[in-house]
Amino acid sequence: MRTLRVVHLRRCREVALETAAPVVVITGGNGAGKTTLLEAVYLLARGRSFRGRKAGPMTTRGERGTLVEGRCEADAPNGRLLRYRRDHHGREHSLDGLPWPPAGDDRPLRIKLIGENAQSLLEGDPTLRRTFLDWNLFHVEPRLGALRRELSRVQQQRNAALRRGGGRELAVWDRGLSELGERIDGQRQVFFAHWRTRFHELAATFPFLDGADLVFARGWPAQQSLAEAITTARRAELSRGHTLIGPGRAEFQLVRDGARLALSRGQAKVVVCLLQLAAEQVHRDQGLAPALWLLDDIEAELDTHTLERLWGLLGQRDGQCILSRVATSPDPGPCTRPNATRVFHVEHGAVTSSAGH
Ligand SMILES: Nc1ncnc2c1ncn2[C@@H]1O[C@H](COP(=O)(O)OP(=O)(O)OP(=O)(O)O)[C@@H](O)[C@H]1O
Repeated sequence: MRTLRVVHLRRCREVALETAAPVVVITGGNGAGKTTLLEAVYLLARGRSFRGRKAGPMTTRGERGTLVEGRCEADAPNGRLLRYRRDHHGREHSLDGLPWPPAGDDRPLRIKLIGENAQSLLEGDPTLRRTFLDWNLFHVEPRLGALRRELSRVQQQRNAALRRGGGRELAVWDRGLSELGERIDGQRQVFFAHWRTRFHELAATFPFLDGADLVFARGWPAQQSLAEAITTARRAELSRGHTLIGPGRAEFQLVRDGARLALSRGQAKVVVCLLQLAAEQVHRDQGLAPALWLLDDIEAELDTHTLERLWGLLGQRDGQCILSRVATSPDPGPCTRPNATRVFHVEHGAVTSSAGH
């Protein structure tokens, strides 16, 4: 991100930042507006916030709308202009004046967020892990999107047929599920093998991950084809009235000696960073540009050595990192890169100082 302008987003009434540096650190006390600035970048990249409903309305209380603009790094000489606007008329999200997301692979801004609840990826519902896997796969295999939409349609029809008790109609949807499932699984397996290799290379830096393995569960038994698994599951699916197996059940887990690894919050945060880094390396191996990383209070929950090791990996990447840091002075802390760091200090939603380091 080269520049960022934020108007009426939460506490930030009007903020303009020159952010063209490999590492950008946003410092400030609690509630100063640090996460809000990361949220602004996220809005530009994804067109939605990463904060749930509990964060309340995003537009500054008493104002009519929110505007975020940013020029991002790209091959074009002046970068490219991203814009997000939201008011009572609706939402507008554009790239160089054209609707976002752009068609095809023309995505100049891909981001990776490590937020306050990164651990939930490992501990939460399998859907989170499946979505994470597919989102990362999608960047190198855009056809996955159409397959997933088709899968969702087939599963809906199949569930309806199961509730009606089966019959000839069910056989049609069984075939559909089996064909689609094998295709989606094939794409996932290729991505996963590559991703797992990268993950293990990175995990070697952290002794707590000795002997840990990243495993993929495809959603039906490894030794069966999906068609066979569908036959085996027939009775259970008819009695439950919905699909119990298939690519819609896939996920991944981190295990040791066959059991899911129990991790502390700090360890889980490290693992999530490594999973994201490994995914980015797969993308880089396939010729994609580096992502922009948003690290919200990365120091929280990590001891000095662990943070040093992690930053040793994150800080070496080619792409940009924007970090937030709880500090009452513009002290950039340990996550910097010499002569390549900009620090912005925020108080009450406004930038009070900026400096290069
Ligand atoms: N719609 C809104 N209008 C005005 N202020 C808002 C709105 N939504 C949230 N806020 C305020 O914005 C602040 C939240 O800012 P933010 O989460 O960016 O802080 P932070 O600097 O990341 O803090 P912490 O270090 O505690 O996480 C809070 O003080 C909150 O009350």
